[in-house]
Amino acid sequence: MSAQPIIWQTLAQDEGARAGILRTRRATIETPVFMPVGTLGSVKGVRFEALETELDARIILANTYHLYLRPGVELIRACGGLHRFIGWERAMLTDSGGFQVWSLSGLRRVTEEGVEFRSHIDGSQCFLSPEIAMEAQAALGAEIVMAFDECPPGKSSLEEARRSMELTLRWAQRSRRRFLELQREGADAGRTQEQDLLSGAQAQFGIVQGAIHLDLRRESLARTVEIGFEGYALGGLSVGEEKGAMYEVLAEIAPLMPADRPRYLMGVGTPEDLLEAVAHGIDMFDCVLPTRTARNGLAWTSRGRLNVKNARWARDTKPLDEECACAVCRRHSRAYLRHLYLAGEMLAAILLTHHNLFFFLDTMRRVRQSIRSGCFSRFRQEFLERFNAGLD
Ligand SMILES: CNc1nc2cc3c(=O)[nH]c(N)nc3c(CCc3ccccc3)c2[nH]1
Repeated sequence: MSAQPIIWQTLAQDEGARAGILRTRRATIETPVFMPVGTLGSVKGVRFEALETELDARIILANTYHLYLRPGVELIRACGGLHRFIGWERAMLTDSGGFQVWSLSGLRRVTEEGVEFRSHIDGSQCFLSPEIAMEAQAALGAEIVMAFDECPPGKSSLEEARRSMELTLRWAQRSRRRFLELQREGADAGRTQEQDLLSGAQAQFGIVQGAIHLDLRRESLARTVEIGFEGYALGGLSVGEEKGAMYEVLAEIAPLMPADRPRYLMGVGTPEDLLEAVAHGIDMFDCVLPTRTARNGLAWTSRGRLNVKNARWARDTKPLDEECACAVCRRHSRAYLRHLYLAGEMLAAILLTHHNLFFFLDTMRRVRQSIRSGCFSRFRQEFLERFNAGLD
């Protein structure tokens, strides 16, 4: 492979949990890692300086589907690729677009070739295939790219889930073939060492499907590993299935994923879900909860969820979270944040987003520390006791 591959190493194992390091060309990523979602090339409401300095985020996610529709991947390539276009100098991962077509655009037709759909922006006719999704991700230039898959509904029947899984495996084969071709083209293009350093994916992750059917999940994992990827993701979860069913898939499948490669659980989740998944050996997470719920007035704290709209906080001069070291908790009170939110001030969303990202990222920092010191299960128990105890 022309671009040097990501280097994954495990630092410590603590029962089912593991702490590792993922070295990409732009960042050293300590795992387990929470990856803020930057769908349109921005993590809504927070500036990259804060993400880098105070929040110390090492990798953020972007969405091929959205950027493909607007502003278009050719424009981004012409501006030097996604990192340069948005001004983010650390690592990035892009999703392949299959999921977003399913969850965002109305009219769509799935064929063997790919997915026809109408843009949710202007209704124009669009088409994505494994090959186009790989070419689009190559133009964006993220270090880690995802295979083009189909995500079936969380409650799919065995037949639906099998049909979808078989299609995803054929698309995974085509995604891998196109990815390797693009790698060779990149190498053959005689990119200078410097260009090679700044562009080209370092890793492509395969995505395991099979809905909540464990036999399908095991078969999907085996056949995805057979194709061979630099990392593996658990897809098809956090899409309406029962929580217990997701936990069952995690317990059964996560430990079977290749131990020498990163394991990414897509779209998860609440702090409880993150800790459950870490316990089964998951390394990477993405979730819109900290950013999306902030815009709706929700703060995530060591004592659970706190919605600033609640009249209970009207005169409460305590910070959102008395145990939080973030800039928002050092300066502002619950009363002030409630006032901002009710007044419709944009600063409400900005401050709540900053605090929530700090909470998710700092919790993962403490998770890593506890795994490396061999006390993850005690940390997890204490965290959940306090988190579920609720607010005084
Ligand atoms: C919220 N729950 C959720 N479940 C998901 C399942 C899948 C899945 O089965 N296949 C793919 N390709 N993506 C999924 C995603 C999107 C994750 C994402 C969002 C933003 C940027 C980069 C990545 C999911 N998200």
